[in-house]
Parts: sequence; structure tokens; C-alpha cells
Amino acid sequence: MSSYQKLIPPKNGQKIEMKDGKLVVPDNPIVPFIAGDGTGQDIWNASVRVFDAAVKKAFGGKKKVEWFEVYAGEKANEVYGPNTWLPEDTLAANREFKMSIKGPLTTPVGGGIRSINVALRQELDLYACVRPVSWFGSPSPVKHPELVDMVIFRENTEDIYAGIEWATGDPVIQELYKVFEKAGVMKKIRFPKTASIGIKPVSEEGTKRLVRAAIRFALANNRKSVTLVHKGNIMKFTEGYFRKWGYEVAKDEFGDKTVSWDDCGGNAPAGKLLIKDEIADAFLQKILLRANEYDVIATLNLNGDYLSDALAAQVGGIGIAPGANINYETGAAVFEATHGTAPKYANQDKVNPGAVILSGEMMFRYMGWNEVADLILKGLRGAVHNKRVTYDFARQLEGSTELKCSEFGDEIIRNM
Ligand SMILES: NC(=O)C1=CN([C@@H]2O[C@H](COP(=O)(O)OP(=O)(O)OC[C@H]3O[C@@H](n4cnc5c(N)ncnc54)[C@H](OP(=O)(O)O)[C@@H]3O)[C@@H](O)[C@H]2O)C=CC1
Ligand SMILES: O=C(O)CCC(=O)C(=O)O
Ligand SMILES: [Mg+2]
Repeated sequence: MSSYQKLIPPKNGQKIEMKDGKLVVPDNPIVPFIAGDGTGQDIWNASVRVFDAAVKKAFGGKKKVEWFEVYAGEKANEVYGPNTWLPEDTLAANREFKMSIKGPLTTPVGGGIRSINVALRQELDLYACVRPVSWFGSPSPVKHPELVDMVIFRENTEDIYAGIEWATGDPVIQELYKVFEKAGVMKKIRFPKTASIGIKPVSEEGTKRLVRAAIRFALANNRKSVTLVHKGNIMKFTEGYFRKWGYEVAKDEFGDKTVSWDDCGGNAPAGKLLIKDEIADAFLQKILLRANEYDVIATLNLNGDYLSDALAAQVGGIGIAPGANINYETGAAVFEATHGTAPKYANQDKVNPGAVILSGEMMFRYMGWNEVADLILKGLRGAVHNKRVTYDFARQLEGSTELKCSEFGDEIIRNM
């Protein structure tokens, strides 16, 4: 057991562990949670009741999650003192108990602390951000939202999110200019006196482990294709190499089970997984026009961030867009919504808790508690079908009843 500065883990529960490459889940697992900033607390209050109700209904008391509150963001400042955004305790709890679920955390724009969400992913090396997007019957701005059934695998530890950047005037930039001078690239910086500079690392190992995870998922779930989404025409050695390394891992490690677009002209023989690629801007227009041509998506960090919100909107909005950050080798995982803190709605018991609830659905499936995950899906589908929904759906759904965040949780429980 780790020694914690301020945390006391629940006495009754047991740890989830990884043994011989497999998760071993006890009947009473301890699962750490971070409620989150802004709307996070309202959402967590609704979500945890849904989770407990689904576990109780599925197992009749034989299994139970022991929830363990850990802190990050604003609450961490209250518990640990000013300027403590991601306490060592929280990282230690994530390591000890393997999995956790979290609400959104605030990141200021243009200065201040770097993202705690990104820091958690990097500290725990959760290299795959997995975001499934499909239609739940909710109102959508497109004619055929049912054509969207994709799972985004977003690289989660590299790219511009590594946070290697300097503000205009920083002395490091002057040092970099000396290197750029030698390399003969200074003329490419149009306004050197005022430019801020950011650096985008993309590695072979980082790309291959992400694409490998996407291909394994696609094969295990009988998916038709994996599309590598990149901007490799412009960023040749970062995004272009993501594409190259992606095709390489498919050929070298899954050559008997996959076929590339170039080798089959897009017509994959029966039983083979098609590996193709798409430039990111073209991809963004094609998902609106012909969403059914895409299935599993493997992409870089920034592209994945943009795509997640865009695809979420296509199936009815960010209010029901779930996600998981996973390291498939260590088994470590943090489940979280795609959306942020939506601060203008904080403490109004108003927003849609669906994204965290569906992140919980992913978590229970990851734990092998499929009965619980199925009940959560049934409950959510039932609530949307009955048009008893939160404000985001209600404003687009004729004849609906607008529910509070907590009431929507109750409605999901009623429909399980
Ligand atoms: N993983 C994380 O913790 C993330 C954190 N963030 C952080 O969150 C903060 C706010 O970011 P912002 O760009 O405003 O993005 P948000 O996702 O927080 O909110 C944007 C809009 O999305 C809608 N929305 C968000 N959550 C919900 C919900 N649960 N139910 C219904 N609608 C919802 C609202 O739309 P409407 O106004 O139309 O009602 C809201 O105004 C920033 O500090 C950002 O860095 C952002 C993303 C992820
Ligand atoms: O960390 C943040 O504040 C934003 C992260 C984000 O938008 C995402 O992971 O989708
Ligand atoms: Mg985002």
C-alpha cells in the first residue's frame, strides 16, 4: 500500500491488478475518482448513482465498487493548499489502483498552469485516448447521424501537447535561432523578433504503439478499416512519418490480417482489415458527407482532439461523448468525458452527465463487468427514447421534457 499524505483508501475494497498481461478485478474493486472542476461535481453526483444502481441491478449485492475520492484541479488546492493542482497522492493512487474515472479539469488559455488532464496522461503514460462515437437517438445537425460508428484512437503523449513551447522574447528562442541559422531555416520565420515557438515531437515508438492498439481493437471487434488521419503533406516528418510508421506496423506485425488501400484499391478481401489514410482537412469534410466510409481512426494528438469534438457534434453533441486514456501494456487507465468544465453552467445541476456516464460504461466493459455496461447503455437509450433529457438535447428535440442533470441520472436508472 502506498503511503499517502492526505488520502485514506477505503478499508473494504481490494486492488485491481495486472497479471500475465490481463486485468484481475476483485468483486469489490477500489476505484479512485476525481469529481472535476466547473460542472464536474454535478455530473459526478449524477453519474455515481447511475454506476452504483447498475452494479446493484447486475450483481444483486455480490459485487460493489468502493469509490475513493482523489483530488486534482481546484479541489486539490482546497485540500493540499494553494498551487497544488496535481498532488503526488493522486498520481500514486492512480498507480496503485490501476484505473480511475475523472470529471473535467480547467486549463487557462494563453498562460498559467499547463493542462492537468494532459499531465495525468503523460505521467501515467496513457498513450491511447480512445473515444467511441456512435448515435444514441439524440437530435443531430446532420441528416444521417446513424452512419457514424467510429472509434478514435488519439495518440496521447506526443505532438504539440508535449508542451514544448516558448513565449515571444524568451531567451531560449534566441538560442534556438542560432541552431536554425546553422540549419539555414531562419528565413522560414517571417517575424523572428516577435515569434513564439512550439515544437512538435512525433516518434516511431509513440506512433507504432498507438496504431498497434488501434489495429488490435479493430481486429478484436470485427471492424472493417483503420484510417490513419494526418496532415503529412505539410508536416512531412512528423505527421507524414505517422502515416509511414502506421502502414509499417500494419504490414510488419499484422501482415496476414490486414491489407493496405494501395494493395487492394479499397476493396479489402473478405476477412482482411483495410488500412487506409486520409489527410485531416479532407477527412473532416468526408465525415460529414460519407461517415459510413470510416470505422476505427488512428491519429495524432491535436487532430484527435479536434476530431473528437467534431464527431461528437455530429451525433448530438459533446454531452454524451465518452473517452478512455489507456496504456495497454501496464493496464493503467483513466476514463473521462471528451468535454470540458463548461464553467458557465457550474453548480446549476443542468448539464448532461451522459459523457461521464458513458465513460463509466467503457470502464465497466474494460473491467469485464459487461452486464453493468449493458444496463447503463439500456438506461441511457431509454431516457433519450422517452425524450426526457437535459437542456442540450431538449433544445433540439421537439416534444421533449427538459430534466436537470440529477434528474437525467434518475431517468437512466429508471430505464435500466
Ligand atoms: N479532459 C478535460 O478535462 C477537458 C478540459 N477542458 C477544459 O474545460 C474548460 C472549458 O473548455 P471549453 O472550451 O469551454 O469546452 P467545454 O467542453 O467545457 O464546453 C463547450 C460547450 O460544450 C457544451 N458542453 C460541454 N459540456 C457539456 C455537457 N456536459 N452537457 C451539455 N453540453 C456540454 C456547452 O455548450 P453550450 O454552450 O452550447 O450549451 C459548452 O458551452 C477549459 O479550461 C478547457 O481547457 C476542455 C476539454 C477537455
Ligand atoms: O486539458 C484540457 O484542458 C483540454 C484537453 C482536451 O480538450 C481534450 O483532451 O480533449
Ligand atoms: Mg478536446
